[in-house]
Amino acid sequence: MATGRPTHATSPSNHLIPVGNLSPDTFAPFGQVIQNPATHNDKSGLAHIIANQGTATKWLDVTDMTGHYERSRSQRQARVAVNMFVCQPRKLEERSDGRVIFNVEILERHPFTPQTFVPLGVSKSDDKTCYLVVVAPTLPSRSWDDQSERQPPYPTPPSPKRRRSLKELLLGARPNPFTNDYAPSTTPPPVTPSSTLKPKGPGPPDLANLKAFVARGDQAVTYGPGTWHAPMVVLGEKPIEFVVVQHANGVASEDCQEFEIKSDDVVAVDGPAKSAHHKVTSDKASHNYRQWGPRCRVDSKDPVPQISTQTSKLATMNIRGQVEQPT
Ligand SMILES: NC(=O)N[C@@H](O)C(=O)O
Repeated sequence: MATGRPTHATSPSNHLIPVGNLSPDTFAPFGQVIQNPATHNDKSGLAHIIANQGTATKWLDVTDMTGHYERSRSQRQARVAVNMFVCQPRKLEERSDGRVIFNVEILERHPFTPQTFVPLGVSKSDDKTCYLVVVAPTLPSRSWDDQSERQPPYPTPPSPKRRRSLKELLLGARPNPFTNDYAPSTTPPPVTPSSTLKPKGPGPPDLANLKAFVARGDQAVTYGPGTWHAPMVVLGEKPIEFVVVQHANGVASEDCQEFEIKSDDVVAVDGPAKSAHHKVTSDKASHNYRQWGPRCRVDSKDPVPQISTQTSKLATMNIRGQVEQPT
């Protein structure tokens, strides 16, 4: 459902941006990567404890799912929504120069909520099935070309914190109302109660600084609240099932906003040229190439895969909600 007339943002001129492997560090400006720190040489410093009678390692607070709907215009309360997306492999376009590209036609964002995609049943060793995470920084709000257009709803600054009364503080110390006991959970309370992923600003996506990351099946990804991202792009031959966790309040324009790239613009994720890739890869890799040039890991021996963003005209923003209003 369209909730506003198209708004315009200036597009970049032609340029190329490398595609990288998804890692907590490289993805930090856009959100978080969830992966087993023990098997990913992960230096994120996550705390862990031993749980389940000594049979489990429990990594704590692996992602920040704080919602920000209290700052929405409607003030309608959000709930946690857990959906499943079964994503088919995307069609790639083979260009006359031998490059295989993925056309990014649309970006979207969820202004008040993080959104986590957890792939099911794809093993770390499956290098033929992976997904591409495409994200863009947010430009300052003044970058909308026409300020007279109604801008999309966006988080307002939080109201100043009220001091809690002594009674409220004491009530907070009561036993758990569900179990009525004082037994500590195995999960200590978070050290910082405030969220680590802050909502991005209200501006349009910065198409000149799009980033793309190849993610493996043993990695889940959390887009930070308000982060511009392409709808999920599965690469390979098989679909991937994702469990997707977010908040939603049923107000279409507050749950999801889209930025359409007009059809006469090209914003593409670009694999390496076929000939270059064949020079350096084994049979196994060239088989994978038929599905996607960069394979599921980009290593230093690979020709650098690129995102090519070429735009001839202004891109158009359509604010479109995707979540139906509750009846
Ligand atoms: N990311 C993605 O594939 N889709 C969504 O964000 C969605 O909510 O539709």
